[in-house]
Amino acid sequence: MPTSPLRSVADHQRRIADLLGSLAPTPVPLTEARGLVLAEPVTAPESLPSFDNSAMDGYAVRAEDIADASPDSPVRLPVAADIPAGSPGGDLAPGTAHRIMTGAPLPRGADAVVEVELTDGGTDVVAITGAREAGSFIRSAGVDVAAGTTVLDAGAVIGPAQIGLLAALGVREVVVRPRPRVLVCSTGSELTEDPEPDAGQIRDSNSFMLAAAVEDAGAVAIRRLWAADDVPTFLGILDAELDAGVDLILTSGGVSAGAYEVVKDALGPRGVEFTKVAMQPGMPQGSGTYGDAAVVCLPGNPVSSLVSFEVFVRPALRASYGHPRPHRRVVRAALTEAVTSPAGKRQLRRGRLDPAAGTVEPWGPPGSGFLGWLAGADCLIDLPADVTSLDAGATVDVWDLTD
Ligand SMILES: Nc1nc2c(c(=O)[nH]1)N[C@H]1C(S)=C(S)[C@@H](COP(=O)(O)OP(=O)(O)OC[C@H]3O[C@@H](n4cnc5c(N)ncnc54)[C@H](O)[C@@H]3O)O[C@H]1N2
Ligand code: MOO
Repeated sequence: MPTSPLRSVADHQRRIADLLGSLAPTPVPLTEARGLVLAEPVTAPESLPSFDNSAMDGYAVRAEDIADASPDSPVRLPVAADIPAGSPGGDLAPGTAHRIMTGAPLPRGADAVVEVELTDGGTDVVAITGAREAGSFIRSAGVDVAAGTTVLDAGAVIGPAQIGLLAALGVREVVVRPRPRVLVCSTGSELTEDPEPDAGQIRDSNSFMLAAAVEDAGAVAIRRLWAADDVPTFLGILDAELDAGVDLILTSGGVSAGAYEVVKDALGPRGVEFTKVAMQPGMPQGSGTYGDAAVVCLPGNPVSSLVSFEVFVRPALRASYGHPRPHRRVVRAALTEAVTSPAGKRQLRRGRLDPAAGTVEPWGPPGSGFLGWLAGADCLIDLPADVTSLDAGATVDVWDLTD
């Protein structure tokens, strides 16, 4: 069979990123925004705190009323009111104190809070044994966030702290690029979901693995197994999911040279192209569109499938919803042992990174069937296409899969 030149990894990365593109911004409830990226800045609709309040459990007073207080000569003030957190506050008359709890509104007329430790804790009359300056233990309205200021810029990743801030400000909806919806479909007539496979069958691992990877990339996964060769029924599944709204159809299996390949048979005649990329593992790849959805067809070997996902799909998914860091963090580390790599192919080899030592240990053989080794790895060692061997101690690029 004639062979055509292999496509570079960078070219195929660009193609997949272009196919997925950028999703249109849409409002989503705050409770569904974790990990997404703001498409518009958020302006504070009000100040934080929204009212002057106490930073301590103690007594609200006028600082001048307790200016002469000392342990030997405490100042005694009548306790005119009790202000638990959540109560509306009130007015403090000169020469009196209000017992106040942390977070409760400062009464008008008070300008300091004395912590309870500096008093006898009295409930009718309180003896205060030290002076406090005006402003002591008061959290003034707007000291944290002033109404009208930009609290989060467009492009900010929404994490727990951002969600906390938005909730405090009463913002219940944010405008983001939505999570891409991904149909993850394992194909292969040898595959089963039955925990007890028949002779010659194996359990499908890729749909579970890729669905997890999709979710981990911040997208939504719809997981399917298609174990038959029947093209019309396979297309029927895709059509139904397209109707339900899918941004990416992600298949695994059936992209190489086999005789019965439902993916190729169904999608090849419909414009999806099947190419070879200069990469190991993950050489055979498919890509294109079907209906309104992007299509990425990954090889079936589990290691090839997940490594291909890391290289092509994960960055494109993250870029599609505007993530500022679509790619994994890359660090430099020294190989603990010598490696070899096929000429003309970029090799992404599983490894174990020791950040403290600045070393990386190749983890398992380079072949694409070693799922056991894959599960023990925490990084990918990125060997350029022109490298065929490296000695122990050589420094390499390493993709940190934990970040
Ligand atoms: N004559 C050629 N044969 C192969 C070539 C080639 O260029 N010429 N490429 C090899 C490479 S490289 C790869 S990678 C694989 C890719 O094959 P397919 O994408 O067609 O995958 P399958 O044949 O369907 O499966 C390969 C292997 O992986 C197992 N598998 C598949 N799906 C799953 C799943 N969901 N869960 C668990 N395991 C799965 C399958 O049983 C096979 O063992 O092709 C080479 N061959
Ligand atoms: O390219 Mo295949 O993914 O090496 O086994």
